[in-house]
Amino acid sequence: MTVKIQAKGMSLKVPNYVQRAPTASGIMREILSEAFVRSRREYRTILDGLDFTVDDGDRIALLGRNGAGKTTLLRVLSGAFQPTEGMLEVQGTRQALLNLSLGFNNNASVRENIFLRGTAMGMKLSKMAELVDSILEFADLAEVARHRLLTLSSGQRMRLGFAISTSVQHDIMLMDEWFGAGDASFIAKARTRLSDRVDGCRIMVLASHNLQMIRKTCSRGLVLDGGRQVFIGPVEEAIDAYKAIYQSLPGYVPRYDKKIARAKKRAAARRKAARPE
Ligand SMILES: Nc1ncnc2c1ncn2[C@@H]1O[C@H](COP(=O)(O)OP(=O)(O)OP(=O)(O)O)[C@@H](O)[C@H]1O
Repeated sequence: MTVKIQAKGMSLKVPNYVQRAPTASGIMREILSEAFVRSRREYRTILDGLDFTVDDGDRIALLGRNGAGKTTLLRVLSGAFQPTEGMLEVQGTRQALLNLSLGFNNNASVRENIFLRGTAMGMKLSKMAELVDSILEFADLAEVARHRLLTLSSGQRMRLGFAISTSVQHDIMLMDEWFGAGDASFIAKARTRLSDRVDGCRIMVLASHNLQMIRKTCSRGLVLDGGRQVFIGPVEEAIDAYKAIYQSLPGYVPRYDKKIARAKKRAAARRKAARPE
């Protein structure tokens, strides 16, 4: 079966509620403005006319400044949000490592949550029944399988979410930064599992600011700015296009200049310290 992602003129607009500025001044008005002034609804375009194809075998990095739209695009690719305009076609099974607690219920047991989360991910109950023990073992939570989820620490929940999300191999992996949370013993096995899943998937989409990681793992890059597609192509060229965005911003100081400024400051401090009283 072919594995592919194709977007044509794809946009996402979302309703956004913005508080109006209070008409009268005064601290109580400012604090309680929501009670006096109704919010105004406006629509925001978060993704704007994206056109791209991701083919079988591609490892694609999403690059862009904060707020460029990378996480939103991953959510759209995962099926959590539907594009409001244009077309998106995703062929292949997909796994998003975005929100590891998605579909959890605090009042259900750890074991029940494995079924809840698995179903939310579109997996069959019979498949989950086969996997439940290995998931508990991987998350190191077998002993608390019948305890309610709310008794777990945030690290234990994260381990559970990761163990469920990565329990089966999918065709398409969607990731927001390379996973690196958890305690030392968990990180080591989580990294091994993640590398296996990434090696075994046919398309990976990774949103990251870590250029070293991107160079190591990705073959192509898609650069976004203000929700618009700025570049798509080989990863090195994508990194250049991303750097060009922030280098063109007012107030940008090249790293080299920063080094010189720091060296000058240190020299001035040394001169001051050496000066006789
Ligand atoms: N549900 C929402 N309603 C309104 N605006 C939203 C919503 N979700 C995201 N945004 C806005 O959309 C823009 C893109 O957000 P997104 O999280 O996709 O950016 P990003 O590129 O992943 O940023 P970062 O690098 O900081 O993680 C931001 O300006 C954000 O405020």
